[in-house]
Amino acid sequence: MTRTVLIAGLGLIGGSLAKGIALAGQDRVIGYDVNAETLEYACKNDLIHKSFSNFKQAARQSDIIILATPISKTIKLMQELNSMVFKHDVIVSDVASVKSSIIKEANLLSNDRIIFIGGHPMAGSHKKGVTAAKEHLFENAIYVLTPTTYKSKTKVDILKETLKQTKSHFVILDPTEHDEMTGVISHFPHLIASALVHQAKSWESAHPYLPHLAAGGFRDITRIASSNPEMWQDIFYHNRAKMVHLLDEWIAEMTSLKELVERNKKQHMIAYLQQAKDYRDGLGQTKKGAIPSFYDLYIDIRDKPGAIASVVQLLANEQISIKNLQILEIRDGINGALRLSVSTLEDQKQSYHLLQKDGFETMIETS
Ligand SMILES: NC(=O)c1ccc[n+]([C@@H]2O[C@H](COP(=O)([O-])OP(=O)(O)OC[C@H]3O[C@@H](n4cnc5c(N)ncnc54)[C@H](O)[C@@H]3O)[C@@H](O)[C@H]2O)c1
Ligand SMILES: O=C(O)C(=O)C[C@]1(C(=O)O)C=C[C@@H](O)C=C1
Repeated sequence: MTRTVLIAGLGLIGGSLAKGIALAGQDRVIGYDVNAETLEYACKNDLIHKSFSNFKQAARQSDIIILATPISKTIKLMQELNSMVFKHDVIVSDVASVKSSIIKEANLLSNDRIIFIGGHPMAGSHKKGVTAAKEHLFENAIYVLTPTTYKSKTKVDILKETLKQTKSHFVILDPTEHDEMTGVISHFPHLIASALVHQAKSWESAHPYLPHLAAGGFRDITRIASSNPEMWQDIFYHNRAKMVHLLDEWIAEMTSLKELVERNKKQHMIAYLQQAKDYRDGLGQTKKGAIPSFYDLYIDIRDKPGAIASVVQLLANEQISIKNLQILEIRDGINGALRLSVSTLEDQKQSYHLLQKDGFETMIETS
């Protein structure tokens, strides 16, 4: 059945949802944004079938409304919807990274026509805005839904029918449980990444050469410090109780680590690092949590034109789909490593043999 889906807020997340759903072709996608350039871009690039600069006018035409704005703005849009008169029931969802404050607001909605189902696609990036939107952003990602009332629980399948066009996988969670888990696995790491960058920056006056030594490790762990500051401030604010608790835990953890280092407790330290390695290595293997299960290959490549293209082409010839590709370190004339992720163990093995046969030094990570 074709439904009209309104995406309000056509940035990284809203734009990616719109693009994924519009390209799949089952539904009619309309878009609303406060930014006129964003609306124009979304129309020109076929993210939406029609644009609206008036929220209520767009909402009146919709069967499903997805609010993909910053959290505080999402709450305001929910209040606007509450004051509207709808001729039929409308499913309203959101994409906010924190669920409790959204569901608290949903529980205050008095409009009988609105069926609110909280949503949060567990994929994103440090980029923002409609130009960063990608139709495959949610492919294989976990999409959390938080229906909390009897009525919303009965309508989840309708929402899923539309959202499954993004190729994500659904999980139903309680909002508080969601906020605790995302606090640990998503929000808190952002805070630490920014703190690490601040620490490095503060050492730069003593060692002006320091940034040149920022190689793979520092770049890997701090990528997310390049994210959208306004969005993250909003997330920390809405999940502040959990963040404060996690900060207390972290301070205690750092204090005990300090003791391990100061007293050179060698076996304790090895055990601490081993346990962390085992848990981290296991995340990808067991499809646990929000980290999708990918199978990685590391390929040594020369810094010369076409080196990466020939690796990609080799796999494309055998119809092996690359899920992720990252250049780990390339400096002038020096070997660099390419990290490729494929989605099955079979693809990993086949890629390994193809690349080795073609003369590429390749390594598979085993835990
Ligand atoms: N970025 C991520 O990695 C990520 C991942 C999952 C969920 N989220 C959640 O998605 C939401 C949007 O994040 P994003 O990364 O897409 O941000 P973004 O900055 O890329 O996009 C936000 C969009 O909302 C528009 N907007 C702002 N106020 C508006 C209003 N009042 N009415 C209509 N449009 C408005 C902006 O013009 C912009 O196009 C946030 O609630 C965030 O918590 C983000
Ligand atoms: O990949 C990133 O850059 C992200 O930060 C994405 C990420 C995450 O922490 O994993 C960030 C916020 C979300 O609400 C969901 C996903």
